[in-house]
Amino acid sequence: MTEKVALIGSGNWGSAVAKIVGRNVQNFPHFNKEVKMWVFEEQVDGQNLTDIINTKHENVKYLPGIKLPDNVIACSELKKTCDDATMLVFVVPHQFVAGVCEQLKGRISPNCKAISLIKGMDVQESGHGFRLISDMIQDSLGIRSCVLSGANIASEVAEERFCETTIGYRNLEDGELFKQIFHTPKFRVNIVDDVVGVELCGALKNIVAIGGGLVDGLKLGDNTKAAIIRIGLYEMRKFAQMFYKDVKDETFFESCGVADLITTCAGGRNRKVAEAHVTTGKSFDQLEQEMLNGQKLQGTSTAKDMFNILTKKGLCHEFPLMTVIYRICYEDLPPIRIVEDI
Ligand SMILES: NC(=O)C1=CN([C@@H]2O[C@H](COP(=O)(O)OP(=O)(O)OC[C@H]3O[C@@H](n4cnc5c(N)ncnc54)[C@H](O)[C@@H]3O)[C@@H](O)[C@H]2O)C=CC1
Ligand SMILES: O=C(CO)COP(=O)(O)O
Repeated sequence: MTEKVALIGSGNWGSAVAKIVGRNVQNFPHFNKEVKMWVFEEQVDGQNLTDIINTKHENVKYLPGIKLPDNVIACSELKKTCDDATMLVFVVPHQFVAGVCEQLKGRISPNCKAISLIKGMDVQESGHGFRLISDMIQDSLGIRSCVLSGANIASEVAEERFCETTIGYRNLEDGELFKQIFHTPKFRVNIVDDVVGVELCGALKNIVAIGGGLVDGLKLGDNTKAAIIRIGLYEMRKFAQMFYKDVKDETFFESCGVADLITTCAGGRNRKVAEAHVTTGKSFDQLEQEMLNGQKLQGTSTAKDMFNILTKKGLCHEFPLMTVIYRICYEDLPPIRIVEDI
């Protein structure tokens, strides 16, 4: 059977993976050579971003300076992007997944498989629990979903500097198939049987990254940063295993675990904006607008999601780091409380 890949999303990470996937499908006979990529249409210098991508083969707004393979075709219509696909790669900021799934409901062939590269979670304000993004995709589209997460700052991956990543699978065949479209000598994929652990690592590390940035802004030094990373890792594992007993300890030693925490606390957008929050006193929303040129911050909204869950379950005292980061982001607590409250 010929597999056809569609990419849902074309931001900073979406464009970096488009380069890898566009190349890799050309290396196997069982993949269709065309990869459609859904673009949330916008105007850049008076032109449609899709037209720019399809003529220059570059996402000039979200990943400038990186050439995309010619077989990656930008498309502004979501349904058209996915209608003949058998493998869907979800890579939009987490706040937009619900809308995307709603549009695709009932329009995906039942033999389709998905993978989520999204770092975040889904919390219904009125509910008492939360859902994994991959479960949300599975529930709304009726298809299986793997996840991919790792120490993968998009610009470094796009420049083909060596790194690793982790695919979590529910079905080994799916894991191996998705590995074929992502693995390269410079982007080493490891597949593990712990989809929940991989996904929660990716979501929760963004909160810790905010903590790393606050510590940088306060100029507290490397020992303090390391302490935040260690406590963050501990709270991530505790949370994941409290809600999902089968999450494995080993997953936290994969790229999606400790390695992603380190990279994101050193070089990610969440870190950068949190540092600026301390040095400028501006709000996270304002800094996201000013500093990220349309890219989206995931750590603040995930801190809020997690705080909602912890509050409803009466668990804030068991997760002091995650709780104080939320309060600094949303309740104007002085940033120094990050080391006073933990
Ligand atoms: N950028 C990175 O280094 C990495 C990001 N990730 C994760 O990948 C996911 C996607 O992130 P990025 O590709 O970096 O996105 P991004 O942060 O560059 O977000 C901008 C994208 O969101 C789109 N967008 C804006 N409004 C929208 C709407 N209403 N509906 C749908 N799309 C809309 C924009 O068109 C653009 O494509 C996130 O969960 C992120 O945490 C994972 C690994 C690395
Ligand atoms: O997930 C990432 C690297 O693995 C990117 O983190 P930021 O969203 O903080 O840039």
